Amino acid sequence: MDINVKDLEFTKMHGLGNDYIVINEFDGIKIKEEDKEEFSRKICKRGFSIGADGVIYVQKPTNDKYDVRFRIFNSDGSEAEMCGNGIRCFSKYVYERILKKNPLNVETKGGLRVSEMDIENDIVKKIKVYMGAPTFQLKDIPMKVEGKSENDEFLNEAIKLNNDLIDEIKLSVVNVGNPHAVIFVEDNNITMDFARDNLNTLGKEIENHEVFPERINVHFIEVINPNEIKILTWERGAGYTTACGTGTTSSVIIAHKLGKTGNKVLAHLDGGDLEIEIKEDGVYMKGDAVIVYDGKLQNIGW
Ligand SMILES: N[C@@H](CCC[C@H](N)C(=O)O)C(=O)O
Repeated sequence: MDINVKDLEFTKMHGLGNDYIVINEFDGIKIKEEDKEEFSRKICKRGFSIGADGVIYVQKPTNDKYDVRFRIFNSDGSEAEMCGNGIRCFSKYVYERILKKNPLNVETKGGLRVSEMDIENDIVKKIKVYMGAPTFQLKDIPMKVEGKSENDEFLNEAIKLNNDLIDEIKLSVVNVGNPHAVIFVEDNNITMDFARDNLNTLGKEIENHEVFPERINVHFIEVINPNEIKILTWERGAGYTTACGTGTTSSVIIAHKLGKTGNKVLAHLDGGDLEIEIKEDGVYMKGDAVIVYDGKLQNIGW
């Protein structure tokens, strides 16, 4: 396919090392809808092209409930509903370059998200995002388990695996716009080092497990104390990443629901820290975002 990228302007950003290519389509589409999947796959390939965990598009909202529309494509070309690190990058980009509005009502495939920014001299420092209300029912994940109904939840229960390392794994599932499986290492008699050493095998198998028809993001958690956890992530459509904002939100929601932590938790990820707070009206995530560079493409790299 011939995707015209000559002189296409982009911005490289990251949130805790979870890196994205941001394309401004607020005033007009730059990459045709039918090309977005292939464009993401190619442009995200490290070594061959810019390289990233995904592509984010800034678009006009579809209705006036929102200020701006957020789209996120993983590095394998699949479109996700939401992205926590991505929405912080997006909010900084929008405020500094397109629309001086704070808070910002963002339209995502996973519903409304509200970004409230700490701003100094017109530069966005930290971004606190209202991440919505989580859902746990199997129909919302989606997850299909024999003997369970679509309204049931799946909390710290085992699924069978098919590898040489481990026969089954206990996990919990939640949807915060996108779907997540949360695994506590202490409940599986494994260590974080074991999970890290075998992340390619375990992450890939759980992401693509038959119980998850739309695949799933996978997180291994160690609870340090009721206010702090450590997270290792394998993302749907991207593999290992240094951090996942929706995954961190999900991990704290599940840890809190299972009584392992309080409602305010500092999460340590490979790429840095995120603050999560569970309130009456939903969950909030706070962290920073970085603009690394602006560029102009000459070719897609292939
Ligand atoms: N890195 C993101 C999540 C990106 C989407 C995810 N891989 C999915 O397919 O759901 C985050 O920070 O939340």
